[in-house]
Amino acid sequence: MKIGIIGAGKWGTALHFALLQKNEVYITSRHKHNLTNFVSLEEILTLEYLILVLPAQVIREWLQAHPLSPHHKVMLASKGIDIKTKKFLNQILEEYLPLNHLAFLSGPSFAAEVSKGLPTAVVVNSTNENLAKKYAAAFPDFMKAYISDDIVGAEIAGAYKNVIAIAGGICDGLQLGNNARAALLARGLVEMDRFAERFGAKKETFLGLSGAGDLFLTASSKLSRNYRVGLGLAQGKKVEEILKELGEVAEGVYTARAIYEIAKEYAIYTPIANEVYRILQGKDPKQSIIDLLERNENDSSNC
Ligand SMILES: NC(=O)C1=CN([C@@H]2O[C@H](COP(=O)(O)OP(=O)(O)OC[C@H]3O[C@@H](n4cnc5c(N)ncnc54)[C@H](OP(=O)(O)O)[C@@H]3O)[C@@H](O)[C@H]2O)C=CC1
Ligand SMILES: O=C(CO)COP(=O)(O)O
Repeated sequence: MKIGIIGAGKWGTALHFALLQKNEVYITSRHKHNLTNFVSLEEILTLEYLILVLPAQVIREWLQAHPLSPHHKVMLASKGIDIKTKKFLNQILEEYLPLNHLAFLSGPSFAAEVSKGLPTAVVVNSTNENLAKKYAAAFPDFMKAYISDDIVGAEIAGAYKNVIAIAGGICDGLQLGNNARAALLARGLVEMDRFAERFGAKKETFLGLSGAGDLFLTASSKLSRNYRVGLGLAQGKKVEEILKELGEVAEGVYTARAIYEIAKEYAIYTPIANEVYRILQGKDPKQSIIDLLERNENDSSNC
């Protein structure tokens, strides 16, 4: 299969390495990168099967500036929510391409480990089963690719887990212990699922790779940029300083705000995401822990 990757950041480069095992893969980016088959955007756009791997906040403007043609099929590999429009990334892509030309990648997949050929399992989500199978078949043997049609579930899970990962980093940075982290992740998963249910997601997506799988990975490892943002916040650093030190995208910083605003609009109970948002706005993390430990009548469900 011939594939064109747009975005040579950490994840785009890792996917390029992985997919090259079985396919003819081309890659492009804003800046020139020293990679096999690095070509111009014009050349990439002559291909039918594309993978878009840009930070979530630039997807909308990129699509506006670079119109795709009706023959393109796109698999989105980014994880986030557009904060300006408060739209999930699938909703944004659906404005530019027919739904049956779209697929969405989810699941536990640190770029650093994929780049070393270490095993993992991912999910290709699409309402077009043939398209999902086509992209899934392109993955190398060390990446087991499942397929699903729960696009909205995968998109929300991939975005939300980054916010809980920031909370995980705060929890460990404050040395609150293993019990606290397990409680946080379990309640985080219930919260993600409750939020997503409102938008028609399937529960099983949250029990599988896209939900629990990616959440447990990201919210407990220093390989995660979002977790490292949490560690920095626990040390009392300002978010601007942490992001500057990081030098890569930490989607949870923007997604926390999007979830806070969407949850308010739809009256969804999202206590952990709300506290992450408030900490990013300058609230003392220790006060957030005290507030989260207070009993609330909404907490009695799915405990
Ligand atoms: N890293 C990982 O382990 C994983 C990441 N993801 C998701 O993939 C997405 C990308 O992450 P990742 O690759 O790690 O991020 P990086 O920060 O490593 O790279 C993002 C790349 O996007 C390009 N870019 C940035 N701004 C613009 C813009 N305005 N227009 C065009 N291109 C731009 C840059 O390319 P250039 O250098 O050429 O300018 C940059 O290198 C995120 O949503 C992330 O959550 C998903 C799974 C795993
Ligand atoms: O989504 C990821 C792994 O599946 C990467 O997480 P971070 O962006 O927090 O590094």
